[in-house]
Amino acid sequence: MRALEGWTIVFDLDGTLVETASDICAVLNDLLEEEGIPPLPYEQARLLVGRGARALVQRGFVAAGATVAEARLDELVDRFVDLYRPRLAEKSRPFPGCIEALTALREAGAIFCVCTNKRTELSVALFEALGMSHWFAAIVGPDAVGARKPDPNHLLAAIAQAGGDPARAIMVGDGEPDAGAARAAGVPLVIVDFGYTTIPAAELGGDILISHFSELADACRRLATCPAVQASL
Ligand SMILES: O=C(O)COP(=O)(O)O
Ligand SMILES: [Mg+2]
Repeated sequence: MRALEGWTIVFDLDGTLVETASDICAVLNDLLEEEGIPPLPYEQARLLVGRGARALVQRGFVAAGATVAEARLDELVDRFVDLYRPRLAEKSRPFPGCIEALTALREAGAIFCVCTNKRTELSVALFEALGMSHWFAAIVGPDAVGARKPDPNHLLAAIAQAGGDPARAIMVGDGEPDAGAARAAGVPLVIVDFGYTTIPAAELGGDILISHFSELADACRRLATCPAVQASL
């Protein structure tokens, strides 16, 4: 039997599979400009990605020294999404080694799904534009399931939609929401250190920390065969 037969690898999107921050931050800065607010430096803005558009807009305005009246937040989020939709794949690309890692993991028998705090519609459109849709058995944003990472129900719903088994699943993510969801769902966790997080990646509590996709297949094989995981099967 292949090493990862029956296993589901659940990927976060922004900052894990795809380097999306350049497009997201450019759109955030365009929105700030429309509101007469000076732009945020890229290195600061990229750390705000990972909790969805609403949190991004809210945190973006605060980081830029502006306040958003609660009454205008919905309108600003809608405007952000309208600006982002046509540009979501302008500069965004899979991280180095991503496709090679997916190929190796699939050869080892794994199936894949995406559990992202990005809206489902935008996530599907992004993977379509990048020619990556065919890799995933399910692409699940919070709007599709009524739960948002770190809520474990978001992760569990993504695994279910892919036809997977939570006892044979591994989460791969870059941020606190991913770590929280994996921990609460009892799913082993690989953290990538090249994504978007205010807490250092090494402190997110992953079982394995990787710095490049070339390390992922081996990390998943180790987690799938580690005694703690086997004992719970
Ligand atoms: O903040 C977002 O848009 C989503 O981020 P995620 O793919 O890292 O969950
Ligand atoms: Mg992320």
